[in-house]
Amino acid sequence: MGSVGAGTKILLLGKIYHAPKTWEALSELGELVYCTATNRAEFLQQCRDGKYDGVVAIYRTFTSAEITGLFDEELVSVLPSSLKYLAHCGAGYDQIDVHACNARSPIIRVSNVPTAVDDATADVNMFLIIGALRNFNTGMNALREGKWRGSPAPPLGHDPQGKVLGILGMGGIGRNLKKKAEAFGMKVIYHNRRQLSEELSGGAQYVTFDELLSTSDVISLNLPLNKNTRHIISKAEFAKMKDGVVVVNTARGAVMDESALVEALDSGKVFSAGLDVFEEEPKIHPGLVSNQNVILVPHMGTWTIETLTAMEEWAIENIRSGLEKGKLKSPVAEQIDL
Ligand SMILES: O=CC(=O)O
Repeated sequence: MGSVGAGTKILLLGKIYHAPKTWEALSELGELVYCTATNRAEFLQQCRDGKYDGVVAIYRTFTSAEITGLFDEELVSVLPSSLKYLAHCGAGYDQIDVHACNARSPIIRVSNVPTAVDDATADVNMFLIIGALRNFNTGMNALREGKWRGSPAPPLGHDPQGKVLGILGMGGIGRNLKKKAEAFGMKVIYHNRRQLSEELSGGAQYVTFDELLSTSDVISLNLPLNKNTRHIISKAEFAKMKDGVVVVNTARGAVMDESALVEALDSGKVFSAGLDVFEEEPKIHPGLVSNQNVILVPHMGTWTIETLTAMEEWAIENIRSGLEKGKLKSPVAEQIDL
C-alpha cells in the first residue's frame, strides 16, 4: 500500500524548526523538495508548470499560508496529480478546503495534529480565563506606564471558584480545559455537536447551545472553524448571555463576530475577554486594542518548545505513515471513514 517509488518527492511548505532529524530521515522514502515561491501567484504558476510533479506528500504549516495563501479550491486544483497526502502541522485545518481535496481523484488525504496541542492550548485558555476574570490587563498596563495600578484603580475582578464555565466544543482541548478549570473550582457545562459519553465528558453537564449562552459566567470557544461555525457567536448570541459574562477564545477568531464582541464589551454586556486568535490575523480590530478589558495574546496557544516539537514530529509521522502504510496516522474528521 505504500507510495514509495523512484521519483517520489516530499514537499515542505513552511519551516521545520524542532524536528529536523525526523524530517531529514524521510529522505529514505523520497526526495525532499522545498518551495522557492515567494507569493501565491508564483506558487500557483510553479504548480501549473510542473515544478512539483512527482510530489506525493506535502507537509505544511499554518504560517506557510503567508506565501501560498489558503489551500482553497483554486490552489487544490493545481496541485500535482501525484499528490496523495497533505500533512498539516496544527490542530485547526480551516486553511484547507477538505471538500476540494475529496473531489480530486484519487482524493488528497489530509491529516492534522490533534492531542499534541491540547495541554499548551488549554494552558493559554486557562491563563486567559483567569486573566480576564481578574481583569489583570488594566493594572498591568498602568504599571508599565509608571502609574502603579492606575488612577482610578482597576475595578475588582472575580474569582473562578464557583463560576460556571461553558465550553463550546468539547474536543481534545475542551476536555483538557475542563480538568484544568475544575482544579480552579469552576463548574463545567458544555455544548458540542454530539453529546459525549460520560467517560469522555468526565461528568461535565451537556446543555443546549442556548442554555450554554444563558447560564455560563465564562464562555470558552473551543470549536473548529468551518462553514457551520463561522460567526457562531454574534450579536444575537451576545444578547442571550448573562450580563457581565467573560468570553475567551483560543480556537479561531472567525468563530466569533469581532465587531459584535467589541459592541458587547463597550456596552458592558461582556465584562472582559481573553483572546489568542483574531478574525484577520495579524490585524486586530481597533476596538479590541483600545479596550483595556481585553487580554490579547498574538496566537501563541502552542508556542512552547515541547509542544511545537511534538507537533512537528506528529505531522512528519503522518507523512511516514502515508508513504509506508498508505494510511495517515491522524486523518481529519471529514476523511476518517474514507
Ligand atoms: O492554532 C493552532 C493550531 O491549530 O494548532
